[in-house]
Amino acid sequence: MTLYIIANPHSGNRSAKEVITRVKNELNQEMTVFLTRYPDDEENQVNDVLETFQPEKDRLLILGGDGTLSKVLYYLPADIPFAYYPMGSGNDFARALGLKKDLTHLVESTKQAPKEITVYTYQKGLVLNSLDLGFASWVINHVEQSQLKAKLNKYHLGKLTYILTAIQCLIKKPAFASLCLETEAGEVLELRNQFFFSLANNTYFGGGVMIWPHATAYLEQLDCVYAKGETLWERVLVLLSLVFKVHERSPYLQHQPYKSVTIKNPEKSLIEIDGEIVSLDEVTLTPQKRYIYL
Ligand SMILES: Nc1ncnc2c1ncn2[C@@H]1O[C@H](COP(=O)(O)OP(=O)(O)OP(=O)(O)O)[C@@H](O)[C@H]1O
Repeated sequence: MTLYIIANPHSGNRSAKEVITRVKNELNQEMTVFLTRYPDDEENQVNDVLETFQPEKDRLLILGGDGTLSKVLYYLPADIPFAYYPMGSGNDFARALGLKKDLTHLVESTKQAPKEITVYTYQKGLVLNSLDLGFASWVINHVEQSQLKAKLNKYHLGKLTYILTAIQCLIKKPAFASLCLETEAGEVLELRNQFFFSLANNTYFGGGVMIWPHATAYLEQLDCVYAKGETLWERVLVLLSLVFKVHERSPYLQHQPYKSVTIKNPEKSLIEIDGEIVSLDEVTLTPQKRYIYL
């Protein structure tokens, strides 16, 4: 068996090369390494892997953050199983699935049958964890545009930018989301002026903030969680419900499970998917089965 590794050397604290050296030295594993060289290089690396990869005997390991995993899976044929070693700054996908950061276990797991999970595809990529509108997308968009993150990153305080921006979002009149949600059954739900809106395929977003306790990629289900938050006090209570994990008891959070949905975004609210802003007027989320070694 040859272990094919696709790694993003820039993910998280940039230690992918050290992990690769450990696989080579500690596990004495025959391997071929493909490093992404710049943003959106995942397609090229997957194509290079596919030139020689033999699914019956070879195995694929992906090293990187949620962003790398999502992009690699988007280009990888869905029937090829993969192993994953989380190296990002948030690692929400690994946290939700309870993935161990144990290389010996990881390589051993590729000898067993993989487990089935569900991810969601849309027009431009994959949803691993969540699609968000309102509060979360506002925060991500402001952090992306601010100079503060780069400055704080120098002191390893990059995460503080998100907290400061979230407080700013709470106090300022935040950009509320209005959207139309069409379900697999043809049902239409019109939501106006929502402070918080999330479609969760997994439990967490934003580096460990719980969206919905039972949301999991082990089920073919999207958990739709939304809240109006009309007053500052209500918005504070919505966020405290998430932080203190009292989602199911909170009178402010609405919840509805769906199998597949289309989001129509008439007022062009910002859409954020797994931490990245996407500009689309309409997003159709379709379940797709994938196979992961655990
Ligand atoms: N060599 C590279 N240099 C810069 N960016 C890269 C490189 N290779 C891939 N990328 C881009 O990095 C992004 C993914 O980063 P990734 O999610 O792995 O790490 P992270 O942002 O540190 O983690 P997290 O998503 O958990 O915060 C993708 O947009 C990908 O295209």
